[in-house]
Amino acid sequence: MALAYDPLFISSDKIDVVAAPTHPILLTQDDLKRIAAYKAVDFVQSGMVLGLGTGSTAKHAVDRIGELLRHGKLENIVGIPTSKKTQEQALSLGIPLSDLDAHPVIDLSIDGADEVDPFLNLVKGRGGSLLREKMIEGASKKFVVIVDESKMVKHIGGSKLALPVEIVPFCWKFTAEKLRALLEGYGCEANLRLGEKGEPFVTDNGNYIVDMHLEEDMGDLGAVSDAILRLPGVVEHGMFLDMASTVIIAGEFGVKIKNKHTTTCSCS
Ligand SMILES: O=C[C@H](O)[C@H](O)[C@H](O)COP(=O)(O)O
Repeated sequence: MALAYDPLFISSDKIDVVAAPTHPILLTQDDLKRIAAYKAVDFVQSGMVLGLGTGSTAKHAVDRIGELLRHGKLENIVGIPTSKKTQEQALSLGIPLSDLDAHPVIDLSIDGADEVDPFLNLVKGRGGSLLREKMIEGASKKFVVIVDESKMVKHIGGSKLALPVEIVPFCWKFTAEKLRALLEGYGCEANLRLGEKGEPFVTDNGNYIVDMHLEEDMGDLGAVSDAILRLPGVVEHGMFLDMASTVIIAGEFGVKIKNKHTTTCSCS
């Protein structure tokens, strides 16, 4: 739970920004996600091609974009959904949709994350959508990440939750073992993600996910990323390195906006 606050924001590319709590109203984690999402939608302008993220936080952003379109406050938006689920949501809201083939350059993507480190590196994919997200967000001029404060970590893997890796189903045990052995030095366990009935979880792309649980800081993330991607059978991993332009963090302190290449924090 957190306190509510006035949504006053000072925009700056140079410094991080905080809106301080003013009203003693308790907010849930979902309220915080919605606040971060609505703030991100402030970056949206009519005529933009938008990457539409996936997950419980991004859902609020997609809802908000639909609402602004319905009220005529946004026009000529084209959405590029990062999952089948987001595609369904956007269609239900009447958001016009397209894809990367037709729009290889995206103006702005908005999406949640599972972890954010101090350098704005991310873990994504605990909802299973990491491949399409990385393709779409990697093609974006601006990528705004929206999180509640629980997602902030000192280092990637620091939440002790999973670092997801999407792999082909063919001989998945072989690939999972290669992954585990590769990251063994960081106290790694590699588990096939299962669905509700105990069957392998299948991504929108027909692949499986191996969830890597790490005990220790991996240090050189670029080197680890390259090593994972070199393994035959691996399709993509959930580390989004140096991709986020801006991270909007909603928490008990209010809303903080961290921009790429700035590491200082001015809190009030
Ligand atoms: O595959 C899922 C996505 O990467 C989500 O953006 C991420 O898992 C965060 O989801 P949520 O906003 O539900 O915590």
